[in-house]
Amino acid sequence: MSELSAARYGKDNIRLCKVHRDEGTNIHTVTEMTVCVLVEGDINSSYTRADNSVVVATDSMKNTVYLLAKQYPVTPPELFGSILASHFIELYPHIHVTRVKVVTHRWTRMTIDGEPHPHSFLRDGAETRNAEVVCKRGTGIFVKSGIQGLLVLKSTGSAFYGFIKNDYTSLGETSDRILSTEVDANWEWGLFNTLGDVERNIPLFDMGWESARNITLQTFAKDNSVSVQATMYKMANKILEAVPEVNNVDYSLPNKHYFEIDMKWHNEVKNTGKDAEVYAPQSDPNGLIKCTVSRTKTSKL
Ligand SMILES: O=c1[nH]c(=O)c2[nH]c(=O)[nH]c2[nH]1
Repeated sequence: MSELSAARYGKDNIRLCKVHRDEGTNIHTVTEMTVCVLVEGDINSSYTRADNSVVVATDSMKNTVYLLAKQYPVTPPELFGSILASHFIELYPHIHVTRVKVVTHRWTRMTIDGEPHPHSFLRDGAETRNAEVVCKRGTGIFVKSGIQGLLVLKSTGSAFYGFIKNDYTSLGETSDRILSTEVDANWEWGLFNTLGDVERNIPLFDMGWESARNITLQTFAKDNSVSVQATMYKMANKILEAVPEVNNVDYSLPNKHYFEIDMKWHNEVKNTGKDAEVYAPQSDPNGLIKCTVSRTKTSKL
């Protein structure tokens, strides 16, 4: 015997670009994104009884994303994700949950002859600003925001010592190393009851993103890091402090190792410790350090 214990489907990798043209100034703004929409609900018969009468075609989902992008603002991504997620719940009574992920790609305005250019942009890095929205009928809208692909490196101000040493240990202690990672950070907001609630809080989302990004960069640069673990914990706590509406922060940080190269075999060339200048960047394996830091609920009793 078997049963269908979970089912969701939708369209992934829906790419779109929206150009906003300010009529007064003729300044353009470009937003490019990749969207995933997944729905859940009374759809089991499409799997178990080949019943397509309950199926919203994924092609129609793609059309919906394009049309709603035309009709509504696409920024901040948390808002557009909420508009999309609510739409499917409202239009289709048998759909009870929608999961939308919006990944916004960077198009940063060019500076030309010292001036911001009205309609030319550059891709300054693979970093994305993301929003994951889950809309549940009768429950509300759950929003998680994030940054992915933000590649950073510091050439000092990072140490790693005091770790467990035994028969399996070959790593030496260091008081000064290169630290590099690709930031994957996410922060969860409290539940929004309705789309109207999300709309009333629009400024929060840009503020949250700016705080999270600034705190990540500032802490990375300024912290005298004793480990990735300790530094990321500081980052997460600072975001919780700065943005009271955020309940949880998680980080996933690869430790992108840069190995010193011993050159003493060649005429006693010194290239380790305080003499290190030429390093070998490692593509794999890499450390992978994760954490979630949650706001503890203070008892009202
Ligand atoms: O910051 C670090 N944390 C670790 O857990 C670890 N493990 C390791 O080999 N190097 C590092 N660096």
